[in-house]
Amino acid sequence: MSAVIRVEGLEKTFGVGQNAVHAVREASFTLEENRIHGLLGRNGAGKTTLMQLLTGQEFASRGSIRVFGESPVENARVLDRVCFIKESQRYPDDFRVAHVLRSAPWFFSGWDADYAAELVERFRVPVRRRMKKLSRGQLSAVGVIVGLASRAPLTFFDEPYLGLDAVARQLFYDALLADYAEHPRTVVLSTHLIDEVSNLLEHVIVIDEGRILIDADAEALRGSTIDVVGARTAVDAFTAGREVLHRASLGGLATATVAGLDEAGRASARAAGLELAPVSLQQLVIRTTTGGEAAPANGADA
Ligand SMILES: Nc1ncnc2c1ncn2[C@@H]1O[C@H](COP(=O)(O)OP(=O)(O)OP(=O)(O)O)[C@@H](O)[C@H]1O
Repeated sequence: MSAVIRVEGLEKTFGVGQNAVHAVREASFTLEENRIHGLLGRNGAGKTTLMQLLTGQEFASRGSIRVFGESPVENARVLDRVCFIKESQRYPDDFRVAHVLRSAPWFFSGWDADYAAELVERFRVPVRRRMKKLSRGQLSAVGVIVGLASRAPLTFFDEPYLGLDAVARQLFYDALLADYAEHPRTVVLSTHLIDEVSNLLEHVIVIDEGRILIDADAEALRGSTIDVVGARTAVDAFTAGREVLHRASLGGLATATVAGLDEAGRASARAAGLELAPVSLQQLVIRTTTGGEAAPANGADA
């Protein structure tokens, strides 16, 4: 596998002095080709800024970004292979859905008009309607259709489904998986609906206050992060020297979320009378971004 995105020491600061906002701090990571990557984090964590940097829409304050081996800034060789679907997409005032679909091949050489027409039917998007008259969910559906039918080698979806109902969201997940299987490409999906997309994701980046907290294979994360529950003294003894993402205690009972627990580790926890419970990706993100007693490091990769 080769890397589509390489980021080294990336920083993005808006404003100066006391008003400075450090939207991205010391970010370094690589995203491999032909995988579905989840970019997860709380409001204001830096997800949109990171995507804007990766698509050349913002300049980095420091650090380097390589997309397909080159800087994305004003670089047609890179940007011709990139599709960025964002909530704030603006269209010319008189544009109808049909205009969006008709102009898409100008931007995306891999555009599949038949597939787009099929998705329009599935999402029940009114093609003759002006973009500015669309409902919130219909507007999101147009974005999702463009993102899927563009078949861009690198596709960013920045919270693509604001306003989409549960049926339409499921349609999106199903279409993404099916089309990705037939036309492998690199997808970066930012979302708050972590439980819903958890099974789609192959790699996970969690960002909080501009810092990358987790950069790990989704399967490894799912399998190796475990809640260890039991008497506080036993939990403390078991977790000593281990990477603990979060701790909670009530009276004599404690729960610790432990990363990188292999089979031997699990066996020794059970032998110490502790109970083990799997941690969902959503719980893991909540626990790493609300601060435990121990600072999280590079997730299950650590
Ligand atoms: N142009 C800007 N000028 C000043 N601050 C900005 C600008 N753009 C973003 N920020 C700030 O940078 C931080 C990261 O914002 P960003 O939009 O990247 O977050 P996000 O993770 O996408 O959030 P959300 O999930 O709420 O969309 C926030 O504190 C935001 O207020």
